[in-house]
Amino acid sequence: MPTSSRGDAHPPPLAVSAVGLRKAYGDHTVLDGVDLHIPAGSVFALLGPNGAGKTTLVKILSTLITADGGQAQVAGHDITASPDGVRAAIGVTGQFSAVDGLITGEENMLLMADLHHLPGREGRRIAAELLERLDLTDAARKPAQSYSGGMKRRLDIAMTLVGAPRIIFLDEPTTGLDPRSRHTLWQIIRELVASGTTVFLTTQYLEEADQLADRIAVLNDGRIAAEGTADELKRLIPGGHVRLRFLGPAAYRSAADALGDTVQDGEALTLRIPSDGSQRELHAILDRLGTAGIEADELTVHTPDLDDVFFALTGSTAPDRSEHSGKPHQSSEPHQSSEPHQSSEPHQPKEAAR
Ligand SMILES: Nc1ncnc2c1ncn2[C@@H]1O[C@H](COP(=O)(O)OP(=O)(O)OP(=O)(O)O)[C@@H](O)[C@H]1O
Repeated sequence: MPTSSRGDAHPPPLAVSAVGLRKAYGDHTVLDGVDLHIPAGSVFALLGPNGAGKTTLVKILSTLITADGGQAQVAGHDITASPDGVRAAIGVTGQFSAVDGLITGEENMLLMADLHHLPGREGRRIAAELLERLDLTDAARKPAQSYSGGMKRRLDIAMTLVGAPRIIFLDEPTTGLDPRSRHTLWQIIRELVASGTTVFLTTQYLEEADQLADRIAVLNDGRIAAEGTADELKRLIPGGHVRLRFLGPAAYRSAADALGDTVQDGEALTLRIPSDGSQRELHAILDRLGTAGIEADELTVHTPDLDDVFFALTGSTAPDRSEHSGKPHQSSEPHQSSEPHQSSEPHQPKEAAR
């Protein structure tokens, strides 16, 4: 479900546009020609395996580091020619929080107001408003080090909002948070976008991108492997699969022989058969099992989702979502053969997420 809803005849201006961004560390090319076009007032989610270069891209766009090549404009300012213009228009919360744990949440906010040269009274008003908006009023006078992970993340965002940024970069904002805190942050992000802010989000959680983002890009091998709405990306992946689980190894092996082209997991005694999940295909599978005199203990139909897109585009292997729903991607099964990525080089399975 995208966060912003727009039916305007005129496309909104671009909050971020980038062409051919490149960055290497020594002989390690991290970004190899990245193009981006992010409309103002939308949520853009950048997905990619560990080490794909998501944080590097955020750092370049927020002018914390420079690109080796390419061009980008953020809030209408060129990142090379006008980094101060970019910085004045954006807020960034990274994986490493700006929160000072030794002082209170309120003091952190007032410090931020000082940094933005807000007059004392104005600074106190804005700090109080944002603490209220992010549900931190009760904890405002407590040292930030006593906050939970979710509260610290909310304080970090509140501090970022002191400067009223038009564009906010959230680098893995919900990593390590429990589901309740994650949902609270999603709600905050939706409210931000409803008030006109553009959100550029990196995430390890595909469900997060699915829930929040108007557009999603998958970064892999230094390039944007695919970009579009969640539905557009899901349409890139052909079909889904049927998963069959068997009670014993004998039935499992006979079924593997009878069905032919399957992805096998001998430990879990499961077989995955590429399928569109239609009644006709289910009948065909069951007929073949029936003919061989085998009964499956469990049959589940799986239609493509954002996880499949991610695994297909990044060459990672797919997890068994019956047990890992909504978790960061982790490998557990061999991957199906259909891969729409354009690179001619074989993709190695990437390291599992944290
Ligand atoms: N300052 C640096 N010096 C050398 N290599 C770096 C530096 N910063 C990042 N890298 C390398 O660049 C690559 C991309 O790192 P980056 O942090 O941008 O990836 P990421 O997609 O954000 O990963 P994660 O999901 O794990 O946060 C990694 O291989 C990383 O080791």
